[in-house]
Amino acid sequence: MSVSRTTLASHREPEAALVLHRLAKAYDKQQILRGISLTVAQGETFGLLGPNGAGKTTLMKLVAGLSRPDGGQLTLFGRDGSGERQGIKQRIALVAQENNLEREFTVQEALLTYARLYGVAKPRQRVEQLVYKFNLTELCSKQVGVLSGGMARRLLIARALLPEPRLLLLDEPTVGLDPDVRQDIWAMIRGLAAAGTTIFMTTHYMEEAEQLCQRVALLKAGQIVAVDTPDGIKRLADAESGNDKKTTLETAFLRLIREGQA
Ligand SMILES: Nc1ncnc2c1ncn2[C@@H]1O[C@H](COP(=O)(O)OP(=O)(O)OP(=O)(O)O)[C@@H](O)[C@H]1O
Repeated sequence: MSVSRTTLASHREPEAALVLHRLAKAYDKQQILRGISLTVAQGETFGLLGPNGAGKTTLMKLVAGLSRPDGGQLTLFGRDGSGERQGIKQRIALVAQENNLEREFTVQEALLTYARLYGVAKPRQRVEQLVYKFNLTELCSKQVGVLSGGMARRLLIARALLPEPRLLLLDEPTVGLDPDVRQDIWAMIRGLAAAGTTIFMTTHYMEEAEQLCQRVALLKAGQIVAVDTPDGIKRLADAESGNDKKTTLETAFLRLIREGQA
């Protein structure tokens, strides 16, 4: 039986948002990432977990295009993401750990300035949309320099969303924030995921990973030791330790990370 081109095309899997194949990176001859391979589907919220120094931020920077890999392939929405990134730059945005907002601007001015810098088509309209969507109205006239950590973090996320990225990279989005603000940021992230944005995030908070991520990868010394759903990671840790009790993601993380250590 012959199958038409149209039929084949309509059954094609949607291309992944992110594909990493044996990605490697060294700093000063020290190998930081040792062949990372993973795929993040479009619309997925994917968490990268690992101890301090495992290479999470290094990987985020490679995906964001702030640094180049030494080896392997990085594919973003079906295109090469390790070079000039023609046609895909606007689709990727990073919210880094550092707050690099201009302190003397008001929130409104900061958002408008970046909207123009990013070449957003209708900057005022886009800023208004984001202010409304993320409840930033009361912050608009405040100076960036006086914002609390939580307010600044919400602004950083809103700024990253100005060009309507399809892939949002969040490096420890709620580090150092109180539980109330953390809930606000989680609501922002859930809203974005519900609207179809792919999210690739790092976190040290296991609860955050369980609450937000469909799948997580455990990174240890620059290598992935497990990729699964949070429940799958727990089952894996139980199976490997011969433990049949339901474990927490935190215990599973510790077991898998400590494995092979003296
Ligand atoms: N620009 C750089 N030059 C040299 N070494 C670097 C650079 N950036 C990171 N490193 C090193 O790479 C290793 C991994 O750092 P990275 O920040 O990626 O880890 P991480 O998993 O994000 O850690 P944390 O959880 O503490 O944020 C560390 O040993 C760090 O010192």
